[in-house]
Amino acid sequence: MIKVRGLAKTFKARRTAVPAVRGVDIDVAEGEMVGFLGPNGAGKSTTLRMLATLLRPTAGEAVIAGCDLLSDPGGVRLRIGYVGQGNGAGTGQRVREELVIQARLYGLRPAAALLRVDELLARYELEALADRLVGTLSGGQRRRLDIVMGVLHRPGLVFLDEPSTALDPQSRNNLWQHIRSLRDEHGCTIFLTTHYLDEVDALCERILIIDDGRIISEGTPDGLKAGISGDLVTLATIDPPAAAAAAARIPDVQDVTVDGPHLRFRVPGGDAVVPELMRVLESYGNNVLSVQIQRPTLDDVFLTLTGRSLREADAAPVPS
Ligand SMILES: Nc1ncnc2c1ncn2[C@@H]1O[C@H](COP(=O)(O)OP(=O)(O)OP(=O)(O)O)[C@@H](O)[C@H]1O
Repeated sequence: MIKVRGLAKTFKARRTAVPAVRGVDIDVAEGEMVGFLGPNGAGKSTTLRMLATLLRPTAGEAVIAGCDLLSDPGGVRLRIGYVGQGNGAGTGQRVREELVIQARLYGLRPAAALLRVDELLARYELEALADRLVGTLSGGQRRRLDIVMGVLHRPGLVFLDEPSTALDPQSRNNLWQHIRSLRDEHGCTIFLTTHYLDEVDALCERILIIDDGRIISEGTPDGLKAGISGDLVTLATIDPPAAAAAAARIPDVQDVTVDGPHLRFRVPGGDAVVPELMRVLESYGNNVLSVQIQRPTLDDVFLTLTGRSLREADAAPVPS
């Protein structure tokens, strides 16, 4: 559904070149739900806008939904839906009116446009708001309306740029259900950008991680997590240095540290290792006071790949 080779974009800003995307290769099969994860300024939106024909690449080639991005952008536009970060609908219009105008722009006849709009208003829980001014909708309602705008013409591929930014937890969960149903019930291929780790964990079966304009890793969330150095185990004991010495003798244990009453280490399959370690420690009176086993997160994956946390990267100034 998406095949991209060497796609790049360099902006010119005040006579300096800003290499926002430095040559990315992307393959997405029909029906996949793929997340494009990276910190602020990594190049996610720029890539998405190129794939959605909104920005001309500086270099590279792509076939999107069967059409060549450079020679047939019109064909691409007919086959994709794009839900950007800004709100697509005009604030002064009423919800149903705005959708009907959009459906007519996609070439639907008046009766078919009304039918399609009413079907989508019902599906996205916007029926009761059909006659409200767009500007009076809440953030979550606006995002649902944006999605409806993006799928009116039944695209097979939908691009979503940071879909749940600025939504409260309940609205995010509701939005995620709607995004899942786009794929599960309507067979859409979904490609979404995000810098929220929980969003990729909740929605995506495959992730591409981008940093500084380059894709630095890709795989399933579980595969990427399994590729790093195991679970983080934190034990509180009455003699942490002695516990550290015992832990260090276990095969595959890494990164053993002592911090006050706490001993920390990483080991694959922490669930299996910890009971045995506890038996050894307690056999010589080094009682274990508490145990915590944390599975690796996608942030640990990013930290392992780049030496920084995604959260730190987001807090850092955006390169320009
Ligand atoms: N029109 C532009 N002119 C100059 N530089 C730009 C322009 N648009 C984006 N950039 C720069 O390109 C880089 C990538 O930006 P982009 O918006 O693609 O990142 P992003 O990963 O989507 O970030 P965010 O998560 O904040 O949306 C950044 O350094 C940004 O400042």
